Amino acid sequence: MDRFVTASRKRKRHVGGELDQASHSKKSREAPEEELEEDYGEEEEDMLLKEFSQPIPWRKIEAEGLDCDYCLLFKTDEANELFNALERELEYFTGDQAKVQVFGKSYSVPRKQATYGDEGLMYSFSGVHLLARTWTPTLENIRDTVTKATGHTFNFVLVNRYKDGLDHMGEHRDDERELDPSCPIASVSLGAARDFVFRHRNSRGGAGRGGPPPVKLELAHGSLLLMNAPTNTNWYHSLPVRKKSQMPRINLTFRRILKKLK
Ligand SMILES: O=C(O)CCC(=O)C(=O)O
Ligand SMILES: [Fe+2]
Repeated sequence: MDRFVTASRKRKRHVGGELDQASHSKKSREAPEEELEEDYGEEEEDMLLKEFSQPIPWRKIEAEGLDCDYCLLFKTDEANELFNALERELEYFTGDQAKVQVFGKSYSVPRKQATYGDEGLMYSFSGVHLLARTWTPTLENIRDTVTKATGHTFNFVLVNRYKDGLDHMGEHRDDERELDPSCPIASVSLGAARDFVFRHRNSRGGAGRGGPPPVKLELAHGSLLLMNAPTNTNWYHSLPVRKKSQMPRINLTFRRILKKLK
């Protein structure tokens, strides 16, 4: 379990209820008052009531071996500001670091990428090893908002910038060994809304092999998608080309990387 200062720990308990409530929609969205009276001092209670007066409406997305939670984390104005701030702050990889290796051949990535996080953290996939740059103020702000909404802490973010609907991401799973399996991947989307497609590992290949049907969703401006275990074991995901989409999009996948592999 994550370590929190007091207020965050209390909030985590409540938000856990919210997430849970998304899948059992008959439960009340409000925190039961007796619980607040029992557990919190007056000042904290006021703070919590204020904070939770507009609980985030989470949507549960479930299929066989797929478990995700989706919500609109930022209002449009806030999301616009965050997008513009990231456009000013972020530096993307160029040259060899903007390429991946597949079966010994080098390919340019059809989007721009950057990695930020705690000092010294490195993330490796498709033959590239990306060292995290120091968090920027806007990334820290978004990371902390995601932590407050989910109760999970993150030490790394992979940024993908899609200049338009031609930029895309191929089907993959985020199942690298260095990812902490107890921590979901938290995906924040800003800018153009884009389709996001999950495909079960038994439904890939020409004939589809009769696994469960794909799960498609649109990731909206200001949205948060939590990919919980075991989603990334059973399902691949992709961001397909959408030729009609002309606006840019930035996606941030917050992750927890294990510092030492066992
Ligand atoms: O841009 C997206 O929504 C997909 C990002 C993703 O799958 C990843 O960073 O691993
Ligand atoms: Fe991914």
